[in-house]
Amino acid sequence: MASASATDVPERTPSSQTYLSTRGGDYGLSFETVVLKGLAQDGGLFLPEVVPTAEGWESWKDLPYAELAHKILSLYISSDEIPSADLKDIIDRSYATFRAQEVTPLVHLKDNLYLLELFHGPSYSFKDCALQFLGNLFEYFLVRKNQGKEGKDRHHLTVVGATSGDTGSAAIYGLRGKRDVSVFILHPKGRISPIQEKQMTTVLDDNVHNIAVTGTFDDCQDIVKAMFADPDANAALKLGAVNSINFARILAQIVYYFHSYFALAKTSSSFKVSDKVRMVVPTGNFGDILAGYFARRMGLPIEKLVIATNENDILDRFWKTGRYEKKPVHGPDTENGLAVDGAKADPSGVRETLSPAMDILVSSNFERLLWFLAYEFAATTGMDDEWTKKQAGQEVEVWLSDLKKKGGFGPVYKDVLESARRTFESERVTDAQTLETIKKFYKDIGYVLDPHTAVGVAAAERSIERAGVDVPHISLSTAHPAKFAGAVSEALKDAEGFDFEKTVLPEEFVELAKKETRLLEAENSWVAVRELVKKQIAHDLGL
Ligand SMILES: Cc1ncc(COP(=O)(O)O)c(C=O)c1O
Ligand SMILES: N[C@@H](CCOP(=O)(O)O)C(=O)O
Repeated sequence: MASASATDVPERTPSSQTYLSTRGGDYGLSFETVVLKGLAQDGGLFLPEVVPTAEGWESWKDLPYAELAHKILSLYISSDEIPSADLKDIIDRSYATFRAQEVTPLVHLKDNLYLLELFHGPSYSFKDCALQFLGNLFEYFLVRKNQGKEGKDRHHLTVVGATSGDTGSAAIYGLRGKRDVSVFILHPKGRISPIQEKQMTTVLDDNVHNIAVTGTFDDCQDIVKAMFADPDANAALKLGAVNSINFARILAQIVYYFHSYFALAKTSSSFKVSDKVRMVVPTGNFGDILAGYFARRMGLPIEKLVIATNENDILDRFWKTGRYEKKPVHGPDTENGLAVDGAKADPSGVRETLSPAMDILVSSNFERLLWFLAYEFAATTGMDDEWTKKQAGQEVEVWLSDLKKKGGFGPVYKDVLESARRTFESERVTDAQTLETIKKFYKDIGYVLDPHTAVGVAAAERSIERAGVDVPHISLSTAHPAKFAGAVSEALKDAEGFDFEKTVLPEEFVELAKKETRLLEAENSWVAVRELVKKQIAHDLGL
């Protein structure tokens, strides 16, 4: 296939190790280019040209987490780019910081319902599973690029990321103190939990900067995307992405789908490798569940991926109607900025819920799924692969441009929606149902769920009702409950013997309260943020 931009990988590289843009403007890119650029020049997201099949995956059953990660990641990263021993070293260092020996332990909740605990990394959310790796990957590429270079000749990466609370601290913990990289994390002012804010703002390393933006998470994400789309900002700052727009994030998250599947086979005598499972994922930006979609395409027997949204339910509405619209025509709409049922809502349509990290209106990774859906639809014409990929890029471009100009698109073709429904189901969980679920699991088994995890578990219980108790369900636990004291305390205030500080709070979080903080502020404007970042970089680099 012809390359529309730099083809910087050897001819013989398999196409699962070369990358394209979802909007059709880039082909044949190397993994390094994709990781360092983050977002394609045409505004699209990067995808491997082919999703590799995990040949012989059944034999990986007993591998420890890091070895399993090496097997999976090697399918997407050419050893010409990162020699196998170097990749192994990066992976080993990335998971050595986790508190749990299994890295992501699987816990039995009840009957055929299991919980995959993804919060045993340094910042206590699932983001560590990818961001420890991405931090080490950036460092590896920068050391190699900068060998023998001094001063202004060194490649200095300016990472700009948006967070609704968890990506920020995980990125900061993955990048703090690293040479040749500065990190700027934008969060919506006043809309993240106090612990999340402390986790980020108490990191005082010179290369770390937090910016509170007057707006929502979507505003922060739009600012980041606008900066990436700006040739001047890109040239002047050499921007890098830590959000799940960066494909390395998705890649690292594929591993725990395989790992939990094998853990289930080891735990449950009635479950054998090759049996089907359902995976339930609390969803906001669609990155985590997209990694599950990759695992499924690689051959892992996932019968269905269940999307669990909170009241910010754009995805749930898409699965129900085939329309992807920022503002619903019916349903949880707003009156004078307040939701009709009393919940706080922004005029933009974003609701403030008890699972704030999922208060996201536009899920950036949904674009990657749209590309696959468009590709499969175009493939039914029987045309060759080059034409099919081009067609998919054009379709995605039209959908995304309608989203930008009109606030939505759809309904999509019937076949496209049916294809989405064959792999995914979706559930919307209200705040009241989230609280009920936290209460119930504490009462029944003494387990404290964080509110995001509770959204997933509530959806899993509904899925079990549909699929039957014989189908095992793995529900992803995306954060430690201590990060969301407000919701957990509200749910368990009347629970006998419950004491947040004694039952839930890690010692580390108690220490956070005493630490000094540093925080910048910016209005909701990408130009204002760009100027702030430029000024700070000039200061940091002594320019
Ligand atoms: C705790 C928690 N759960 C779930 C999600 C949703 O994950 P994703 O954005 O990958 O869909 C997030 C944010 O991304 C989160 O921080
Ligand atoms: N919930 C996230 C939002 C950003 O998502 P990302 O996965 O694209 O980084 C957060 O906690 O920041």
